[in-house]
Amino acid sequence: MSRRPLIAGNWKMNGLKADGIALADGVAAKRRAEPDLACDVLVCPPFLLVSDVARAVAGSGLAVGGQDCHAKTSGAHTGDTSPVMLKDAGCSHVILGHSERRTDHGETDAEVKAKAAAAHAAGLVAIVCIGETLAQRDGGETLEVNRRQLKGSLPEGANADNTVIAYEPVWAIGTGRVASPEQAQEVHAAIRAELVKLVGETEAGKMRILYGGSMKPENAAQLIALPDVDGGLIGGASLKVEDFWAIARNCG
Ligand SMILES: O=C(CO)COP(=O)(O)O
Repeated sequence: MSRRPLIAGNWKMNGLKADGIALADGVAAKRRAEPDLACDVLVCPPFLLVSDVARAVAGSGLAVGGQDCHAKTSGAHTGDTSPVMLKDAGCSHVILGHSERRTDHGETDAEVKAKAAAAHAAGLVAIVCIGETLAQRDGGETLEVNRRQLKGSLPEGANADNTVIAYEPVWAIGTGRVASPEQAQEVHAAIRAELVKLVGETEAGKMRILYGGSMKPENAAQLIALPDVDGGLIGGASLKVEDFWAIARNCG
């Protein structure tokens, strides 16, 4: 089964307007210069920059995503952003259930599932994030934790067109400590096996599973080449045009 890799930049809460537009312009210029690139490329700016970034990359082939959304379309939810609003602002994707949201905002699997269903209803691709902590890995619970989060976070109707999974071991995020190829492949294969149960063999075979956690130009090729790794969700290295693009070029 050949799956087209996806390279997604999660800018997190970084950059002011001028920085975001410069970064978007830089990545869009790279994308325009390489129309035959072997992967899809997505940038996920902070909410306030989504519209500006969507304008900056229009027509370049780059996709734009949000970093979270509410499970409702509209209403009395102060400070929240609905999936319909993201779509309206130019997003095609939304990251959901990132470990930083699970930690900072106490998001549960059930909430992630509701958000993913809402994202699907709005026509967005949900990038559903899962991953174990260091304590869970040390406790030998890695596969069990990832299976449980996956099962709890995937809504009815999830398929390979509307859903991407991101495996992000919490201990590898922003730490410079990357999963070894063996560790990554073991978990990705377990996730795919669980997906067979949840969405059926055909969709599981087509669904992209990204690796995230200290992915850099130096380690990306090795990770992306693994049989069940279908690209990356990149934090720190997505904030530099050259680094992000070096990772995207590793997909060939
Ligand atoms: O959390 C991540 C992407 O969502 C990974 O972040 P880093 O690439 O900075 O480790």
